[in-house]
Amino acid sequence: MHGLNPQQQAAVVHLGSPLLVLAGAGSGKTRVITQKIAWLIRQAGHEAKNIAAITFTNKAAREMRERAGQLLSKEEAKGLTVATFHTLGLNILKQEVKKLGYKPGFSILDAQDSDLVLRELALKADIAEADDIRWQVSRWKNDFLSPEQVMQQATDELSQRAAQLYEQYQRQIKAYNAVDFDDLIVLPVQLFQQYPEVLERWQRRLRYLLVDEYQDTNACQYQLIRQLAGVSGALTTVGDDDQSIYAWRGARPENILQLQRDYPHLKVIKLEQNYRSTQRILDSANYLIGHNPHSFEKKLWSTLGEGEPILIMPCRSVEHEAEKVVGEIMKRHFRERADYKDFAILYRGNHQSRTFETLLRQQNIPYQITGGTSFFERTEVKDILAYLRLISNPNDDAAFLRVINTPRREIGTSTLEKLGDYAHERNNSLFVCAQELAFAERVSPKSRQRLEHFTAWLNQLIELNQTEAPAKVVQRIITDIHYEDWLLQNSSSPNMAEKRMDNVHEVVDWVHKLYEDGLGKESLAEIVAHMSLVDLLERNSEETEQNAVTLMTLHGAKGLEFPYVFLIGAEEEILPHLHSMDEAGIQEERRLAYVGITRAQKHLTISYAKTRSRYGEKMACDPSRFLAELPEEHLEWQDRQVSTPEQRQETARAYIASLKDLLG
Ligand SMILES: Nc1ncnc2c1ncn2[C@@H]1O[C@H](COP(=O)(O)OP(=O)(O)OP(=O)(O)O)[C@@H](O)[C@H]1O
Ligand SMILES: [Mg+2]
Repeated sequence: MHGLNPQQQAAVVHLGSPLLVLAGAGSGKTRVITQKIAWLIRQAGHEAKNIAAITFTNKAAREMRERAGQLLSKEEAKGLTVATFHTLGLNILKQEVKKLGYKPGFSILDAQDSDLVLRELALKADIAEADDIRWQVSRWKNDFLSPEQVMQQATDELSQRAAQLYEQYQRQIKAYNAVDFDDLIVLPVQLFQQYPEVLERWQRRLRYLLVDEYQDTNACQYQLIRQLAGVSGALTTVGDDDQSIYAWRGARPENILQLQRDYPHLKVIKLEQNYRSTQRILDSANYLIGHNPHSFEKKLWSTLGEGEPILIMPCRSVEHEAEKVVGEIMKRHFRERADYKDFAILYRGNHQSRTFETLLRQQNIPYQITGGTSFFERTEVKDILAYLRLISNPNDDAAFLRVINTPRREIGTSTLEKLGDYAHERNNSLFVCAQELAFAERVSPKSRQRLEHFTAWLNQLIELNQTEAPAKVVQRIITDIHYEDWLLQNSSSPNMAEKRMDNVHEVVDWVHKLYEDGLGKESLAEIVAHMSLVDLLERNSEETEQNAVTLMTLHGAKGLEFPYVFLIGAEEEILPHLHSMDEAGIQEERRLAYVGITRAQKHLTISYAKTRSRYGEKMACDPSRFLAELPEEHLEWQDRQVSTPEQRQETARAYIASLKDLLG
């Protein structure tokens, strides 16, 4: 229990009614969760296998597992569940899959795959707005609305058609024996509604539930929590309504109030000491968030001292911004002997990282990018994974469509359209239908031959998969399809092709490693499910920590902390984002800025560019309105006045000279 203040201790030992710890950033909420896990096992007589702690990202889950691991012996921690909502959902689904009418080895569709399926359906229904509809479908699922409910509510024609599409989409992917990302939570909730005995079994298994970042749960996740916690409510949730930043994905901060309604005997504990940041950083964050309306007042104080003022850096352009930020990092690295891992560069959107990456690379500063479009978004990785998915689940139509002409097999679109129609009529998968005689009669002999060739080869691989280790199967695929040649023909340079082949090798290595780790002893399907899931939840978080500067989005930074934080791109239309300019949007963007600021422990720099290229044109930008919402007395503005070109040149010269000085 040491290392906890009295309120934290009270939160750890509270049992008997559900608990909500509501407190601002850096007040030790996550620490309460990890300590409570240990306390439940050591003092309250719970077994690790009956405890589940739930968070939102793999990175957070891993960190929590580590922190709990430090407090417990291996033996004590055995069987403990520390997972994301999606992993928990996946585990439930895997065990109960038959009850839901799926076959074992179901596929998980990622956003692109879902897109593909929806687009096909939209095309057939002559609906142009497929893009918006995918978002809409996802929102409905997160709000736990079934197609039927949506249909009833639909008033205008467009929403009726969207609702129809939702219904067809759901039927279609089920026919493919696939689930999408949202289903990982929707389906367990449905299952528990339908089968109280199954729910009881899970309630007996997970007897105590702890939820971090509670403010970001959506309606469906809340249902799942309620179901598992049951009437007794053996539940600890911790959260901060000021850090709710996922409204756009259906998060409902009002779940905080809902908890109070659903559990009238809910105990609420507030934490008031901040252990993370200096007073100036804390005051600035509080001052900013004070511009939002508040349901819960929270006052935070810190004993870490006043600290340095917040540095505001106006920059001429994004390139200039990158130069200045990287210069600052070097300065602190050399002067204050700060490790590279002590620095984080945070931004609103993934695209903002590129200029900074380029410069960091030029300066030989190690960095790591977390989240965003990484490894798994790369075509070559998706191609290989699609083959693996198809082999482990031949009914996975999205995978079938992805690989059928990669590499070219001259199976034309008209053949594929016919196949699609036929499969639709039969309500069966493309792979199965492609092998049916009745279908073969509908296409030309040439197409028939090519299709036969393809399916026969796939069948061989499916057979091979029964006897050989997964990595062997992958290797065989790569050789059989001459993938290296294909990459050479389809890359901008041989160098590029080589890099892409490296990625392919990495997939092979990874499959091998997962198999060795015991995950795939049963089947390739499990490995593939694991890979797709990690893919969806940022694969980078699985990589080992390096001593490197972290580049990540503000969304990805939630829950983390760094001694030195650079919040870049503090401009109107970036932060707040162009698409969030209404009142609710601005409030969410303000919370996002609050999350960014409160990641900083020792020092915070906020920068913005005065010009920026957009759609190929240079445009002037205004500093973010949030800058004006920070307390002036804690800010230190760099070159605030507009300077003449000569002055700027002089500043640049002096700056470069001082850098050279520093580097000897
Ligand atoms: N009682 C304590 N004594 C000393 N350090 C503490 C104490 N409680 C928390 N800390 C430290 O303060 C920092 C912030 O804690 P933690 O990450 O748990 O806060 P949080 O409330 O979860 O923040 P966020 O809202 O950003 O998720 C961590 O470095 C943690 O180890
Ligand atoms: Mg936390």
